Amino acid sequence: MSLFTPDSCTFSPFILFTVSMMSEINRSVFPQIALRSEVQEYLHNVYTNSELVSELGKEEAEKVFDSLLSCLSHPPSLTCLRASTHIHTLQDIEHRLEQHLAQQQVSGCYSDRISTPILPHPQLPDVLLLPVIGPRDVSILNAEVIVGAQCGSAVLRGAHVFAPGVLSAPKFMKAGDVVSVFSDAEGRCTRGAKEFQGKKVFLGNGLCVMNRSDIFCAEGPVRGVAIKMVDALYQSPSFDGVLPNEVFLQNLPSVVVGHVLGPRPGERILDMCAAPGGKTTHIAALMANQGVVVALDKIKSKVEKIIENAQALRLHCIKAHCYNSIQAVCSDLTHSCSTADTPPFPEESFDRILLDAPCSGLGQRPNMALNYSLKEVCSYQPLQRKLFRTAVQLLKKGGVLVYSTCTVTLAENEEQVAWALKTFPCLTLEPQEPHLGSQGMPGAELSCDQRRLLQRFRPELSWHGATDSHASEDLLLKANTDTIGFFIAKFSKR
Ligand SMILES: C[S@@+](CC[C@H](N)C(=O)[O-])C[C@H]1O[C@@H](n2cnc3c(N)ncnc32)[C@H](O)[C@@H]1O
Repeated sequence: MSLFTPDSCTFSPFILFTVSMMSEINRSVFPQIALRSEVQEYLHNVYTNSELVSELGKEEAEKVFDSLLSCLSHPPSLTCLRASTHIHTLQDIEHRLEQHLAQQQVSGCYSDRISTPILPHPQLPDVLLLPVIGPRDVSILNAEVIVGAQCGSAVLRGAHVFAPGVLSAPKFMKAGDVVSVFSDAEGRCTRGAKEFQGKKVFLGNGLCVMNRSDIFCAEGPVRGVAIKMVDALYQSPSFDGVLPNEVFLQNLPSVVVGHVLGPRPGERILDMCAAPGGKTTHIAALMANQGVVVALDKIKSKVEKIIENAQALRLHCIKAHCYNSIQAVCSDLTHSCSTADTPPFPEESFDRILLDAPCSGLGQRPNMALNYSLKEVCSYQPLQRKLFRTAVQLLKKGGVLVYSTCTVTLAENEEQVAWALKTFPCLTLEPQEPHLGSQGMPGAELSCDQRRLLQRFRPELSWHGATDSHASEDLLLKANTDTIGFFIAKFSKR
């Protein structure tokens, strides 16, 4: 159907969608995620491990693995926004967001008349969900722009194309042109190319706001939007700079982490791997800004992002530092270590600790290609264990430790839990509230009871191909399942 026609950019305040959807339903729009063969084989072994196969059967286990590879390249069908309910009511934020999106519709010149409904999450009091509309039937144009995989993933979640993400653009491309945007599926396109013959995936059509010469200028990388998406294959509002004091774009399982940690006003909390501060700011909001949240990250530029986010959300109880969390325990007993909010800290000095660990990130969606070697994927387990040891030392007796990752391996998830329970007899696995995901996966010799206490978000279990219904009721049923892959474990310390 529709090429972009500027005349058709009228806002229509419907709740029902008037966009035409692709006629075929339940199909994979994109190829499965491209992984190095060694990584794919490793993951295959995880998903067909003997414990799991004896529960599911070989055929079913293979099907689930196939679904995993397919769903990872597709975007979740809902965008999740965490609302600043420490400042405003959810209804107020919902109302302002509605107005903002209406305004975006008027100025955004979308070719179809769509009004995005805003759906409060049925179980989480600070979450608003917005459907990602797609796959839509969009015609491919002659002029092609190729973007990098990371930029492509952002486009599939509603972003416009920023100049640093552009790899290839036609020789005479100028502002005002309408172009088809593709993602470089295998990381083969060179920056500055005028055309590209490699494997690419269509993302939709966009209106250039920069000339080719602006994007690839000699003075170095340019910033800002280069192409405004006007007819995206998966359409979702752009949240760049939208109500920065009131909403925070965050994957649903990440919001669940904050609630599972259960912070209370007045407590002293440590977020060990905090940047860019999504969970830190949630924790501070749940504490009503009372108490202290110490946020550490080892990368300075990322710590600045935590501070920026804390300021935008008016959360003054966050103290952010650039620090290697592995060394955050004050080991020198002769040297008085500060009990204040700067690292290193005395042992047993925090009520609750979040270890949202650096991980292989294999649960992120959409992700068309991941070029990690097996060595890189396997490098995270030892690092996470070092961080975990520090966490146990810094946690008060009676305190709570939450461990989370956005990956799907056993090594970084259930195996870490099994290791932690053996290594630290003072730890007990605790039930999680809310528990919206599945239980832990078999394969790490945890008992059924232990696995039930874990929370794994497993989009592959309910993946039936691209979304076939955009009715609000159907979408809400998917809210807790059509997410990124994610893992949460909660411990208490005796
Ligand atoms: C999964 S991300 C954290 C996301 C964050 N919790 C949020 O919700 O916004 C992991 C972070 O750990 C940081 N990191 C890795 N190793 C670290 C270390 N030894 N000490 C502190 N931070 C570390 C990385 O820089 C990265 O920002």
